[in-house]
Amino acid sequence: MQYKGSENFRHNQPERVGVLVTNLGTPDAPTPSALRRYLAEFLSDPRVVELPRPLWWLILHGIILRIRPKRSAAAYASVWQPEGSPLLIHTAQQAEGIREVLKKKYGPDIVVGFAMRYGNPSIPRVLDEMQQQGVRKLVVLPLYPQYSASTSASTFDAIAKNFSVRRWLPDLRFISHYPDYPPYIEAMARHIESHWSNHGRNQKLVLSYHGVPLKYLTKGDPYHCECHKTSRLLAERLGLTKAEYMTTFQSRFGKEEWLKPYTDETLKALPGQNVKSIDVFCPGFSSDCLETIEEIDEENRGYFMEAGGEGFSYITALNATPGHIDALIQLIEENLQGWQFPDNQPETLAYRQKLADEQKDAIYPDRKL
Ligand SMILES: C=CC1=C(C)c2cc3[nH]c(cc4nc(cc5[nH]c(cc1n2)c(C)c5CCC(=O)O)C(CCC(=O)O)=C4C)c(C)c3C=C
Ligand SMILES: [Fe+2]
Ligand SMILES: [Fe+2]
Repeated sequence: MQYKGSENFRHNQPERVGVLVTNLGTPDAPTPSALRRYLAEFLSDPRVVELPRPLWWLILHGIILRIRPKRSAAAYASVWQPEGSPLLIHTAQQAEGIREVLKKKYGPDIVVGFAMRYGNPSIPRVLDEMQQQGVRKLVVLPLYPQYSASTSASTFDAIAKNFSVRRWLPDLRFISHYPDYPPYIEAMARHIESHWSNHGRNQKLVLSYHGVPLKYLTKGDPYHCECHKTSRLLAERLGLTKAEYMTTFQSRFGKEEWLKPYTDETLKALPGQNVKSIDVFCPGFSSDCLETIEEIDEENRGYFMEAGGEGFSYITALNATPGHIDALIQLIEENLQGWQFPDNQPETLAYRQKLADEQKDAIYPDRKL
C-alpha cells in the first residue's frame, strides 16, 4: 500500500489552520448527462440508500438512472442561474463570507475552502489542495444543522476515505450537527421576523425539512428528533403557540414510508382545515436549492393555492446573509478553541529550515527535508 505524502516538503513551509465548509452537491449542468453522473454518485452512497447493494444496483442502473436524469434535469433547468446551480452559488458565497471575516482576524495562517459531498468541487480535491497549502489543523463544517447518517455521516465517510490513503493526517474537528446552537436559532428568528416586517405575517408558519425513510428513525438516526428540537426552539424564540407553527417533511424518494407529516399532503389539506394563508421556511436547508426553490416555492405553493389557499409566502433560506455568516463564524471559532496558531514568521521558518539542514546529513543523508 502506498500512502500519499506531502510532495517536496520543506521545513520552511508555513503551517496553516484550515476550515472546510461542505454541502451536499449539485450537478455540473442542468442536462440529463450531468444529472446521470451526479445521481449515480449520490444514489450509490450506501449512507443514502440502505438497501442490499446487488438489489439496489439493479434498481438504480436498470430503472432510476434511465428515467430520473431527464426529469430532474428539467427541474434543475427551471432554477439554474447564469452563474450555475443555486446550491453551488450560495455555498461559494457562504465560504467567501466566512473567509473574509476569518482572514481579517487570523491573517494568512487560516485557509477557508468549500467542497461538495457529490460532484464538484469534490471533497478529495479540496482536501488535497489544503494539504498542499500546509493545513495541519482542520475544522470541517458540513452545512447540515440536523444530524443524519445520510448527510453528516456520509460527509465524514468522504473525509475518512481521503485520510485513509494519506501519510500525514491533520488534527481534525468535525462539526456533526448544530440543531440547537443559539446563534443559529437567533439568525433564523431574526431572518423570519425581518420577512414578516417586510411582507406581513400569515396565519401559520410551516417549518419544512428534507425527509428520510422512516426506518432510519426506527434504527436510531437522531434526525427526526433534531428537526423537532430546532422547530421548538425557533418557535419559542419567535413566541409562537403550538397552533401557530408545524413541522413537516418534504422531498420523498421512492415508494417506502418516509418521515411524516409529508409537506405536500399537509399543504393540500390545510385550506380545508381553515388555514388559508401560510409562511413556509426550511430550517434544515442552509442554502436555497432545487428542493426549496422548485419543490417548495413552485410545486407546493401550487398544491396549497389549488386546494383553496389564499396566501403563500416562502421565506428564503439563510444563504449568505450576514446573520448566518455571523452564526457560522461563532460555531467555527468555538471549534478552533485551544488550537495554537502556528508561528509562520519568516525568521521562524528560516530557523526551522536551518535546523533541518544541519541535521539532515547527520541523520538521513538521502532524505529530502
Ligand atoms: C434517495 C434518498 C435521499 C435521501 C435519504 C436524502 C436525504 C437528504 N437530502 C438532503 C438535502 C438535499 N437533497 C437534495 C436533492 C436530492 N435528494 C435526493 C434524495 C435523497 N436525499 C435526490 C435524488 C436529490 C436530487 C434531486 C432530484 O433528483 O430530485 C438537495 C438539493 C441539491 C441541489 O442540487 O439543489 C439537498 C440540499 C438532506 C438534508 C437529507 C437528509 C436529511
Ligand atoms: Fe436529498
Ligand atoms: Fe425534490
